[in-house]
Amino acid sequence: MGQPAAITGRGATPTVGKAMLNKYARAFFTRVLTPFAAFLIRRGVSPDTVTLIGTAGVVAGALVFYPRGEFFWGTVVITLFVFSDLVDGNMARQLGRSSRWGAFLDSTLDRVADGAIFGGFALWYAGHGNNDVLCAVSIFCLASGQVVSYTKARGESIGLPVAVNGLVERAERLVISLVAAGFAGLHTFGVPGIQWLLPIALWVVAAGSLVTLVQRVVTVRRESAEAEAAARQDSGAAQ
Ligand SMILES: CCCCCCCC/C=C\CCCCCCCC(=O)OC[C@H](COP(=O)(O)O[C@@H]1[C@H](O)[C@H](OP(=O)(O)O)[C@@H](O)[C@H](O)[C@H]1O)OC(=O)CCCCCCC/C=C\CCCCCCCC
Ligand SMILES: Nc1ccn([C@@H]2O[C@H](COP(=O)(O)O)[C@@H](O)[C@H]2O)c(=O)n1
Ligand SMILES: [Mg+2]
Ligand SMILES: [Mg+2]
Repeated sequence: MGQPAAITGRGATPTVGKAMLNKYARAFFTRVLTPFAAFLIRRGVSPDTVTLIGTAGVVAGALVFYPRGEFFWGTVVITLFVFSDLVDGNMARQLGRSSRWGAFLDSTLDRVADGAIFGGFALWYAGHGNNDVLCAVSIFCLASGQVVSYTKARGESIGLPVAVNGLVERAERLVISLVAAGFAGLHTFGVPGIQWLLPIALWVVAAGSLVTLVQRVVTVRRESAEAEAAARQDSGAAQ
């Protein structure tokens, strides 16, 4: 559907500005997941259903397993469902039914899923994980990820291109955290030393999200100044 980039959340950013995973991995997973998306379409499943079930699965995996320190099984469940975020859009595009509502639902439920994942880590460290610093780092990852996404949504809603994605987009935040959590979970099966992967990943995501936030705020400030200057020039020329 031909909706404005500010509404779809894509297209506003030139390819050169895309983060690594969105640039390279998306094409690969699109090829891999297209037959599955087509299968779901043939079975009469709608993109919205996939968005909703995928989010429910991620939330359940994160909030059932992570607060108990069961990082391996939590990550397995989340991984099974998180790819629904690539399948739903794929289905909508195959159906020629990409919609403003779908874009809104997809992005809004992404925030719910991310909240559950980093909230699950925070609950573990606040409880039996017994580490106040890592609890705080998990909460920082949760909050900064949400704010990073908000900068783009709000910038685009006020008509700016926000032509930067930054160092650590959502895909990077998820892959770093989930791969580390999955491997860290092997500690409970007797693999020594590996549990440190999760704290390292959380610090990396926290630092990367902060850098990304600064990159996006600086971009919005520059684009906003350029837009105001252009508007002043236009109104000066009209007088
Ligand atoms: C022995 C241990 C075993 C452990 C078990 C298994 C471990 C597996 C671990 C991890 C798998 C992680 C997979 C994560 C996949 C993430 C997929 C995903 O959700 O991508 C979504 C992303 C973004 O889509 P949108 O453009 O629709 O979303 C917009 C975007 O998010 C904006 O972001 P922001 O502004 O916040 O930065 C939002 O603003 C906007 O609202 C939102 O709509 O899609 C992509 O970016 C496409 C690329 C996907 C790349 C997936 C790569 C997966 C890579 C590796 C997985 C395999 C790892 C294998 C580990 C092996 C361990 C044994
Ligand atoms: N239920 C849905 C979900 C998504 N869309 C459309 O897909 C875009 C997102 O694509 P992804 O590959 O990142 O999932 C989104 O902006 C919508 O245009 C939809 O229509 N319905
Ligand atoms: Mg999606
Ligand atoms: Mg999404």
